[in-house]
Amino acid sequence: MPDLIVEGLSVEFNGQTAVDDVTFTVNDGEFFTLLGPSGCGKTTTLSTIAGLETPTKGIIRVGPEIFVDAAKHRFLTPEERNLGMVFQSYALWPHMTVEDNLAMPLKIRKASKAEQNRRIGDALNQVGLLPYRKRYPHELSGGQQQRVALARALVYSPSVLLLDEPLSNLDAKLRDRARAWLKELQQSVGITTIYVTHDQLEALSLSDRLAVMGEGKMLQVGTPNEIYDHPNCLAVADFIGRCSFFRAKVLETGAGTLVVDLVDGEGTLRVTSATAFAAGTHVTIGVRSELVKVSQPRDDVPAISVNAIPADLKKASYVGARYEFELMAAGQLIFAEGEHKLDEQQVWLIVPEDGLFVFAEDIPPSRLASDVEDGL
Ligand SMILES: Nc1ncnc2c1ncn2[C@@H]1O[C@H](COP(=O)(O)OP(=O)(O)OP(=O)(O)O)[C@@H](O)[C@H]1O
Repeated sequence: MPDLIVEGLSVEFNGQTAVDDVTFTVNDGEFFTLLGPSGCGKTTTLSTIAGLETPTKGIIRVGPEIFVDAAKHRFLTPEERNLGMVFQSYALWPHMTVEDNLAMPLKIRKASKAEQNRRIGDALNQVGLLPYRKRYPHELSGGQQQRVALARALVYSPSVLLLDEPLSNLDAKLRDRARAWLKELQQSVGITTIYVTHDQLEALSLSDRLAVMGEGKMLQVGTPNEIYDHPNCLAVADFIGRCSFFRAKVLETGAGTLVVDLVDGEGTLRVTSATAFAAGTHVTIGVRSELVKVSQPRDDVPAISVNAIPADLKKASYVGARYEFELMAAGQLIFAEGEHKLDEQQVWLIVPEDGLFVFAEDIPPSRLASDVEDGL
């Protein structure tokens, strides 16, 4: 199948922009995820690809076949697009058996009885539910119902599979298994898939590539590694993983290294940076929680040394095999992890030189510690 291309897509509801000039390409056979916080426009983008919403601007095409071209008022109906869809609620027909649920889209497409039987058998085989074809949805577990919904989306061999949070109704354990199973199924069928989720773990573990959206805009597109290790802006670093931020001012700039002074507290950091910033520039330093080491008590490190920041422990949570800590340092709420409980309130945070993020943007007001601390 050719690539699916979305160019300059904008969607409005009652004059309010829900999707703002979004462009991306999904390659043949790829598992591509739209990820972002609630309300950022993921479902609207997916529904517009499906033909359930009409964009105000932009083009969606699969190779030369134009699904929609807003400027030319060209619009294929959902049926004409031959896409498979599974939404959050599986929406199986409760009064129909599994095989009758699967037969519906085939009847709509006027497949012969023999063709229906063959395709239903193949699709149920793919999802491992062949022996369940005569059951009704209420005679199946949540996970099995979700598989039937997928089989129903695959039964007419769509060119692209669109999945909107299909695992969100499953409990945590089942969800883990369903995730592994879904990835295997997608790979064995080799179908181009666009997946919508706000669950970063799901996005990182399932996707070949993902797009992070924020406030209707596309913030970054890349492989899970690229997005996690090289976020292109503070919002992406903040949304993926547990990241903390410090406001800082550049003191010295050298070949690939910056020395910065923390603006809202004590501390000097030496930071590897591919981008050179002039001395005096205000920057934001981002650090992933797994890179922050907590040393206790504070006199473990004799005096303020480079990359050591004095911090106060606010909260420790045991999450099985490790602790997650929330601390206040340099006026910010900082996340850290460790294998051992902390006995001291006053500790040092030690951050590495490599692996920190340097952003030219300032920390958004919603993330400033004064607001966050109120909620502690
Ligand atoms: N039919 C509609 N009418 C009016 N506004 C809508 C409609 N559908 C979505 N919106 C608005 O468009 C914006 C984007 O919504 P959308 O459902 O695409 O977000 P999302 O990223 O999928 O969120 P979630 O993860 O909560 O499902 C939101 O502000 C939402 O309130």
